[in-house]
Formats: sequence, structure tokens, C-alpha cells
Amino acid sequence: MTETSAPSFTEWLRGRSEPDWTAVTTHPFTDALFEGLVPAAKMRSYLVQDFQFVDDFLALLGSALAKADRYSSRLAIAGSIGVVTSEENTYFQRAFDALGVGESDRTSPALDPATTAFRELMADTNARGGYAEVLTVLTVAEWSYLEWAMRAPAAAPENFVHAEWIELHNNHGFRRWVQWLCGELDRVGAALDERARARCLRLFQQATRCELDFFNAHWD
Ligand SMILES: Cc1ncc(C[n+]2csc(CCO)c2C)c(N)n1
Repeated sequence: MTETSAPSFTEWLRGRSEPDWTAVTTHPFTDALFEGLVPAAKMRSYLVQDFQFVDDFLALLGSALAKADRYSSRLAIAGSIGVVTSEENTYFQRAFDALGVGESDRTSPALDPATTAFRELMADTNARGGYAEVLTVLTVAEWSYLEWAMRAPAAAPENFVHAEWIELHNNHGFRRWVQWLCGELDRVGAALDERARARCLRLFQQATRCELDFFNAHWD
């Protein structure tokens, strides 16, 4: 009777992942990005590693597509796969050109430990997780990026490498996709038993930690 405002599953997951969640979404790397003040060498290493991250992320989206429990969910996920494989992809190529990234660093760079840890978490979730677990890891990666990017001031930095990286993560379509993801995880989470919910929480916390380590690896 007093349960008028129980937190949603995703709000509960986020709240239980503090203080790391706020450390990610207010990270100094993102503040510097807003001002166009990330040094080129740091922006380069970050994007080179992130391009490797995006490959496994795409595989995880494919896993969600396969594991979804209904057609309308598969359609929403397919739409997001289309975005990752079109607009995002040309951003990386143009940014790499601007930053002078050579061929081997585009295709097979030495991986930073933070990149490897994140890739392993995604690969494990892909191999062993069900739909709820896959959604959990996707939600951390997308929601945390939306949250930092929504903090951007109205004036964009001059350099397109900085400006477009912000715009990719706070545009209307991306906001709607993250809203869909959170709503989907809330829907699927409502049907889980306590043990399965606890598994999702552990994954949410691990993925949040991976996001923090990823930013920290390119900032000091
Ligand atoms: C470390 C890291 N975490 C999350 C994202 C966010 N993200 C991953 S793939 C993708 C495409 C849109 O669905 C977006 C926004 C990132 N780039 N790098």
C-alpha cells in the first residue's frame, strides 16, 4: 500500500552501482571533451581502443537480436545495429584520418587492459548470458554514454572529432534508443526471480566499472 514509487529495475541497478556510475557520467575526460581540450594523443588512443570495443559491442547487439523474446524487440535492436554500422563507422574513419591513425592501429592495435577487460565481459555475456544479461551490459554502455553527453553545454567544441563524438551520444535518435533499452530491461527484469536479478546487478556493476576504467586509461 505504501509502494507508490518503487524504483524501476534500471533505476535500482544504477543506484546500486554508485559511486562508479556518477564517476563515469561526470568523468573529467568528458568535461575536457566539452571544451575541446582533450589532447590529440589522448583522443587518438581513446578512439583507437573504442573502435575495438565497438566491434564486440556489435556482436553483443547481434546476441540481443537473437535472444529477444518478441518481434518488436528484434526490430528495435535491428534499427540500432543499422546506426552502429553506418553513421558511427564513418565517424571513426574520418576521426582516424584527422588524427593520423595508421592502418595497423585501425585494424589491430595493441589492446589496453581496460579494453580487453570490457571485451571479455561482453564476449562472456554473449556466450553465456540470456536476454536479460545481454540487455544489462548493453544498457550500461549506452545509458552511461547518454548521461555524460547530456551534460554537454549548448556551444559545441570547434574540432569535429570532439563535437561529433558528443553529438553521436546525445542526439534525439540515440536518446530514444536508450529510453527503449531501459524500458525493455525494466519489462524483462520484472519477470526475473531474485537470483537472476542479482546476476544482472553484478553485471551492471562490472560493466560500470569497465566504463570507468576505460575513461581512466586515457586520462590522468
Ligand atoms: C567504452 C564505451 N562505452 C560505451 C560506448 C557507447 N557506444 C558503444 S557502441 C555505440 C553505438 C550506438 O549504439 C555507442 C553509443 C562507447 N562508444 N564506448
